[in-house]
Amino acid sequence: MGNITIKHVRAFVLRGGGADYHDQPDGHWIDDHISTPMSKYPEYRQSRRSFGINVLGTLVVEIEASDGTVGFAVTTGGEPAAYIVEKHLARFLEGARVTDIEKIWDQMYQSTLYYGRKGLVINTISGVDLALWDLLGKIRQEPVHQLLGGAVRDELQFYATGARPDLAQKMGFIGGKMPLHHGPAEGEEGLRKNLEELATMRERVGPDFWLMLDCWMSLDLNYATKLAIGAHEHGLKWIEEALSPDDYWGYAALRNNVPKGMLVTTGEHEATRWGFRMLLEMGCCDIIQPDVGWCGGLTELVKISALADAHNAMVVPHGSSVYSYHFVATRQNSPFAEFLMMAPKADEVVPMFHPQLLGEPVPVNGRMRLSVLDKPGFGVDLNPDCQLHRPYNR
Ligand SMILES: C[C@H](O)[C@H](O)CC(=O)C(=O)O
Ligand SMILES: [Mg+2]
Repeated sequence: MGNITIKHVRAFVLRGGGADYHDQPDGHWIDDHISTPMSKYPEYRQSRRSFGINVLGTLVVEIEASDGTVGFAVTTGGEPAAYIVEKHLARFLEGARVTDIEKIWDQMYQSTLYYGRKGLVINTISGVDLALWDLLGKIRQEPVHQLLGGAVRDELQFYATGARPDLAQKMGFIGGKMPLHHGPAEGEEGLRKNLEELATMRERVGPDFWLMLDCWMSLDLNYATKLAIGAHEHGLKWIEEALSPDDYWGYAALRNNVPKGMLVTTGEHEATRWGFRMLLEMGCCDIIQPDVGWCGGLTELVKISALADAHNAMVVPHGSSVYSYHFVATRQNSPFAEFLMMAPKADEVVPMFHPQLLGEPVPVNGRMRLSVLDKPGFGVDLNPDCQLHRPYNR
């Protein structure tokens, strides 16, 4: 094992759903008048694709070892990420040992500091890091959750994100997180509509089912506070990503403002141990929600999670499909996981990164047995029916 080295790194671009789960055709709930930071411009209010949410597409990183084993991972980042992998990051991998994951992460991060730190560059580093874990698992013939130190539970339980928590309840999920549809630019009428939607859903699901609101960075502190106070009587469990990810001070204030018992969550657009340190030390939230494909990958998430544990915060990764499942299985402070409902009407369970992965597991009755994850690496293959494009073949 110590002698197996990395022979070749390749980066591809893929379109149509998958890791870039916002890249969906017309009529999908995920692009139906959802409140965003761009909603103040009426022309960009109805559709997130109109302002370019799906402009990047999926990045596929493939890493081939000297023994012929291939590991891979998908994340968002598309062509610019493929450029960074091929032209910049590949040099830190090719020739290195397949076990050099920690050193490679540090070299990727330090060498891109002058143009990186967050966003696209860290998405790209995450994709490379996840492909390295997949490769190591495949070489050792072990699932990634075992490489991480082993599972702490035999079964994962899920809440569902989508437009229909009432249907998610029937499918066995423990809760439902709805997108917020109206932002501050739609005034008091929009706020009333948001609360009416929540009240209607509460009526449908009864008093005990978890209901949450995902605000996708779109509110200001005053609006978020009014929404939280109004939502309390409808039993809102948490208010998610209410403010800009840069507004640590706003989150700290919001956490003070929300009614007792309501949780504040955020972090899907935060990255690295340093970004999460800000959220945790400033008391911004109760649950952090790193996306495994965006926060720095698994190597970084292990550190973020330890930091969260010491702050008594839960870590419930955003989306992330198999990359989340293998991680959540191994952490005491990750008691449940998110499942993004990617069926256009949120009325059935389909694999989160459909159609890009073969063998991608899904929850059954809102649960997933650990045994489903007992395959080498992350336990999935690339779907050969998906058209890979390699824009920067060195
Ligand atoms: C539904 C949200 O607007 C977004 O598309 C997904 C998300 O933020 C989440 O799953 O959390
Ligand atoms: Mg969210």
